[in-house]
Amino acid sequence: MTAGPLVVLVGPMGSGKSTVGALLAERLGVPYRDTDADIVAAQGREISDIFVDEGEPYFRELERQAVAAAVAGHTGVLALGGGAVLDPGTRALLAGLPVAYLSMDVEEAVRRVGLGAARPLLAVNPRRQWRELMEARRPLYTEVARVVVATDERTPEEVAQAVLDALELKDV
Ligand SMILES: Nc1ncnc2c1ncn2[C@@H]1O[C@H](COP(=O)(O)OP(=O)(O)OP(=O)(O)O)[C@@H](O)[C@H]1O
Ligand SMILES: O=C(O)C1=C[C@@H](O)[C@@H](O)[C@H](O)C1
Ligand SMILES: [Mg+2]
Repeated sequence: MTAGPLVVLVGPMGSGKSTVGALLAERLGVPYRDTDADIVAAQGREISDIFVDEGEPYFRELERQAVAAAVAGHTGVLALGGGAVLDPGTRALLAGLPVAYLSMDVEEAVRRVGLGAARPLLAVNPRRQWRELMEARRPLYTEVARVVVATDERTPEEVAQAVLDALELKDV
């Protein structure tokens, strides 16, 4: 058996990757890792600052490297940044891995992430930007996912359980 993440979570901003990822790690008794957090730690600045200072393509390259390092080096629960699947190399890397796509509809997204300045891609007109982002990304999340778990009207605990069931993983 090859070593690698036990679960990889993908999905849009606010779908609950960090919240559910931490719960899953606890349930499975393994470490949790988040590529957004890896980038912030390595860069010593927030993602919104990287977007403003260097632009999105620069961030995407940092993200590509962070995902490759985490997929190769982490055996626990791994959450990817919401846009990580935009990179074709990243999508190829995820092929065959236990990837769960956490989905949610637009109203739930606006309730959860609202107008938060920490999410630069939704800074202006979040509803419209959300729809546009999802039109481009839904096929990509679906392409890399082994399972799709809807998060609307579910608590984080219920989502974590649904991921375990869908991937046929047993907790400790
Ligand atoms: N199932 C849920 N039901 C209600 N609220 C939730 C649920 N999952 C997460 N949340 C809330 O939604 C917000 C976003 O969740 P979280 O930060 O885990 O998302 P994320 O996918 O990691 O986002 P990002 O891509 O920006 O890192 C948080 O306030 C969290 O408490
Ligand atoms: O969906 C996106 O493109 C992003 C999601 C976040 O996780 C961060 O990686 C960043 O804010 C970009
Ligand atoms: Mg997160």
